[in-house]
Amino acid sequence: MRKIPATVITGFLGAGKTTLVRHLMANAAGRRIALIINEFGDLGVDGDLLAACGVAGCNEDDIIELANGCLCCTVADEFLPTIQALLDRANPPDHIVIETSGLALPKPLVKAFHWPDIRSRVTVDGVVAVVDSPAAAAGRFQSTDEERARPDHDNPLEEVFEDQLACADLILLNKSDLLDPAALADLRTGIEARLRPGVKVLPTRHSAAEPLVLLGLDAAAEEDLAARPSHHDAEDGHDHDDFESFAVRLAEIIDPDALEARLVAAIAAHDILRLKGFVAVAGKPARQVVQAVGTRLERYFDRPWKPGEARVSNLVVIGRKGLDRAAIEALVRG
Ligand SMILES: Nc1nc2c(ncn2[C@@H]2O[C@H](COP(=O)(O)OP(=O)(O)OP(=O)(O)O)[C@@H](O)[C@H]2O)c(=O)[nH]1
Repeated sequence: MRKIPATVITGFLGAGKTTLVRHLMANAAGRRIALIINEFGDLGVDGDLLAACGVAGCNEDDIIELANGCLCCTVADEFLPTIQALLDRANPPDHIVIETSGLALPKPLVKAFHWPDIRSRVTVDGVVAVVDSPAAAAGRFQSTDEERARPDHDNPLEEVFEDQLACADLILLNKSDLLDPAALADLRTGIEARLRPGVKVLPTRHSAAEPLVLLGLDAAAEEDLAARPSHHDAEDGHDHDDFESFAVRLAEIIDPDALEARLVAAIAAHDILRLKGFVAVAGKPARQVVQAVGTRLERYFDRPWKPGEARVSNLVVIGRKGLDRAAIEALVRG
């Protein structure tokens, strides 16, 4: 029996994973793709965005959200039953795409494909790591020499980023539009030097890589775990005590430009890694999506509010542990 291929998409918060999934669905060329999505923070923004994206392949039945925590830590309880149910469907998908949360380590998930109940039916076709090129080039995932010299040195951003690269079969240097060619070439050289032989690196804009390249890597990654070292190899899982998230709920917003200015100020003042969600703008029939990665913020209207849907604004804030929630909320509320 042919094993169903599964692609694991990894990459730090805001790198462009959901953008990649949307691109894959829009260019599926008749291939039936089922999506499993897991995100940090309890609002489920990504699944909602994909369900509303209007792409024919993005069928709500084929989008499964695992909202509880982090996929890499809940494989046995959440992931395995989900994938089994997909495989047991009368009409199973041609391909499974798994978007992990930006803080997830890919290796424990890949390991799960070894479980006796599923290993004969599904294989990891490839692990694709999406890199936020401008953030990586700016050293966002690197400790300084001074930090490294400290005995208690521990940089969770660096560890997550390194684990994601070490597990990948293909790297997308995304957001290449935000870097000049020389900086992009430098980043590429630096990253290539850290990869296993044979791992390809592809610069992308808006994660627009050719689906024929992305799907069909034929890596059988679950058979090749030893070649994919992790900072957490000695542990059973890892906890996400290093990061935290909370949601800010607001009433309708009368002045979205002023809200944007407050959000950018809050992000800059509190080192917020990621902020995203939906805003109800007074007088507008559609909901507005807000996406911020660092202080770079994007807004657009995605779909009309549904009849009976509460017109409220909900924003998820994600950062390193120790965020000053009260101060951030005060800044956002203005
Ligand atoms: N300029 C630019 N922006 C991009 C590119 N790719 C994605 N973005 C933007 O980056 C933001 C985050 O993109 P997502 O696809 O949601 O990132 P993600 O990795 O799914 O984020 P999390 O699920 O929160 O980890 C959005 O505002 C995107 O429009 C790119 O190539 N260039």
